[in-house]
Amino acid sequence: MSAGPGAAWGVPGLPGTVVVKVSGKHINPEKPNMVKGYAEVFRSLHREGYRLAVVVGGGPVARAYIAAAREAGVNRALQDVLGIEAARLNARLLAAALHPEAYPEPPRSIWEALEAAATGKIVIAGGFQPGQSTAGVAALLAEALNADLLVLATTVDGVYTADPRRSPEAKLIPRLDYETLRKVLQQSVEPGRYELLDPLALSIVERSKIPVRVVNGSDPDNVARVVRGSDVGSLIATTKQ
Ligand SMILES: Nc1ncnc2c1ncn2[C@@H]1O[C@H](COP(=O)(O)OP(=O)(O)O)[C@@H](O)[C@H]1O
Ligand SMILES: O=c1ccn([C@@H]2O[C@H](COP(=O)(O)OP(=O)(O)O)[C@@H](O)[C@H]2O)c(=O)[nH]1
Repeated sequence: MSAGPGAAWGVPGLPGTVVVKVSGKHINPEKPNMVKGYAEVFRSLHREGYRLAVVVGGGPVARAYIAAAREAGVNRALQDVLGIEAARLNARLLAAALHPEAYPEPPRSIWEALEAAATGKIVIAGGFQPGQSTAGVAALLAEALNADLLVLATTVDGVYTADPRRSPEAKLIPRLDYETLRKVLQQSVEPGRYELLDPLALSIVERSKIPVRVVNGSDPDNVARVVRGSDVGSLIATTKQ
């Protein structure tokens, strides 16, 4: 059995419990090959003994519904609800590709997620409630499951000194603490525009000192690499570790 994520920081034993949030830009109906690639990664990690919970974002479909709702004068809470359902549908797509190893029903709450995790199957969630993003769902799941690692498979190579899409001079930060993370994120709470970690996700990972890896999710193997202990992307952890 592999050493697991803890080995990367001197925590013996494992494989452990890992929560992975995959951007909805990578798992959605327009990208069947990515759905297949992620299903293969999660299937092999599960067979290696890792306890896995996956959260899938809403991606382009969520943003299409949110934009339409905004144009139609719908309030932000209900815009978020549409994004939640889009994320849940993406989660169902991945669960179908992982059948029968995945729990068939995406949980709507932490309690439902714990019940699903108790079956030993891979739990796959979408959104939970308005005012947060799927990164918030992933952080809450990581805390509730005492996860050893939270992986954010996103659209950039890691955490930068500023938004790399807006600041070409932004530099990748391979290792940072929670305080630095708070400084370099915008912390938007606009439906469809929560970025990387929303305020809820940030506060949860900080209060429970959950190690977070931010990797580029355009290659599903990056997730397998960091779960097995490789140093890819950015690591967010307390400096004391
Ligand atoms: N300091 C930062 N480091 C990296 N990305 C950042 C930072 N600040 C803002 N971002 C933005 O956050 C985006 C990732 O968040 P988001 O679009 O919500 O991704 P996801 O689809 O994984 O949820 C990046 O594409 C980047 O433009
Ligand atoms: O628990 C949740 C999860 C998602 N969302 C909404 O659904 C959208 C899509 O989720 P997210 O932005 O996390 O997806 P991704 O950025 O991965 O496409 C978010 O922007 C929110 O508007 C929400 O309100 N609550």
